[in-house]
Amino acid sequence: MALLRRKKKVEPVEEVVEPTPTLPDPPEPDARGLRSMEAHRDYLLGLVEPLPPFGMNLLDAWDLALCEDIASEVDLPGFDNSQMDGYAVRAADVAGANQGEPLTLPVAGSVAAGDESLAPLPEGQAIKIMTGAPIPEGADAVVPFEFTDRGSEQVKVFEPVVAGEYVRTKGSDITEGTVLMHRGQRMDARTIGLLAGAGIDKVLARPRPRVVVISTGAELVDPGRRLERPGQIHDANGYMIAAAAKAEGCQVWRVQAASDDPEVVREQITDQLIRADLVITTGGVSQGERDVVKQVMPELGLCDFAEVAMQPGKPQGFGLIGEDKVPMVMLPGNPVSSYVSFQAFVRPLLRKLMGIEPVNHEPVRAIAGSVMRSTKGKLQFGRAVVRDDNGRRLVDLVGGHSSHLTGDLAAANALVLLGEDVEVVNPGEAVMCWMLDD
Ligand SMILES: Nc1nc2c(c(=O)[nH]1)N[C@H]1C(S)=C(S)[C@@H](COP(=O)(O)OP(=O)(O)OC[C@H]3O[C@@H](n4cnc5c(N)ncnc54)[C@H](O)[C@@H]3O)O[C@H]1N2
Ligand code: MOO
Repeated sequence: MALLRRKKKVEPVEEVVEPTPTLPDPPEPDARGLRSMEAHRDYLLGLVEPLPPFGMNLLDAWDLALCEDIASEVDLPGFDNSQMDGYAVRAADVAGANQGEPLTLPVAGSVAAGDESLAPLPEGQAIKIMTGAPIPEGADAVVPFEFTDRGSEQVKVFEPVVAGEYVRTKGSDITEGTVLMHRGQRMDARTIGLLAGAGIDKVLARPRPRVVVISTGAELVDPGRRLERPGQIHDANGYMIAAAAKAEGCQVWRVQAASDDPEVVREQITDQLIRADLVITTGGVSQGERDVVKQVMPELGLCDFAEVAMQPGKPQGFGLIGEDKVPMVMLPGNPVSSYVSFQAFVRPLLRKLMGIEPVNHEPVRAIAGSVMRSTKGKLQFGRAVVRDDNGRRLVDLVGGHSSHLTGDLAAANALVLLGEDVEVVNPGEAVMCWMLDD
């Protein structure tokens, strides 16, 4: 039984090594180790997908991007109706009327908006009619009350009308089959009114992103609370970034992680993932020994930390966090830096999530009203005021470039983009600006 004694052949088990998940390769930094603003923005945009659309109530879709073409299934108006309060007539019956020799017609009845159409208009008679009421069969014009004696049994008509006058015909506003809204279009009050008028109560739209804003830093105290020890400050960023996200149409929660303890921050961030389409943190992404966000996040997900050739906003972080790979943008803590970074990176991401084009700010051209200075080698975002000067767009910087100057930021309505090569801009020269329209 040699066969039985034969040694069982052990098949070598090939060990399957799961590749460690990583983010796609980030853009190459320049010789200084810095990334351009555009390269960083485009890299982040490549890491998020638009939120899936769902059918929602018309009013809830206000300001959201539509994900379908919507054609009208009805004519608007749906029936010929009166444009005026007056009398429905056959134009031919009142053709000879004038102030000196009014024509008298018997009044066969009365019809108001919401009434079903009356019996047909008898020859040589009039029917009292209110604005919006259906034009009775046989009538082809309306004589407004002002051209009559407003009689009830019979009416004196002082002015002629031509056929079709003061009649709003079926389909004169919208005809059945007309595309009322196109895919990608954003719902506003006027388009919501149009769809409602056409009887549509639900649309397919991308939802408002659910955004959690977490400000980090042991020094932070909520506004309205007393600063209890030296070194504490009120949390400006949490409110500012939450408001900026609201202005973009997001549903926003604000959370404060006022601790430098990695355990605490880790837990506070993890707790938020469940309800977020995007998490935004501020603070803790620079070189400091207590820059806890930078320390903790790589344990929770796939992260990218970079230095961007811009000022303010140099240190930047991004992650796909937790099992669900929730996108997280980690903004620098200096208030102006966090706001400028929001405009440069978060706003485009939110617009991509919402399916709104264009995702990036569209720079507008303005003329420098006064001298502007910048540091060579970095894209400088100067806080500025753009104003109209006899049809010319003039722009002046507000204050300095330091990223703690919240007073100047609040006074600004634009950011001036001073490119990496720019050291000075003289009055009268053109610059490009991002308008801050929230
Ligand atoms: N050695 C270096 N230090 C710093 C560098 C660097 O390259 N090397 N970069 C500087 C730049 S640029 C920036 S921007 C900041 C960013 O630092 P962090 O993201 O780590 O932010 P924090 O250190 O937490 O805070 C910076 C600053 O902002 C204040 N802050 C933070 N959060 C809030 C808030 N919610 N409301 C109001 N103010 C806030 C905080 O108290 C600090 O003063 O790093 C530079 N350092
Ligand atoms: O980048 Mo920091 O934002 O220069 O202050």
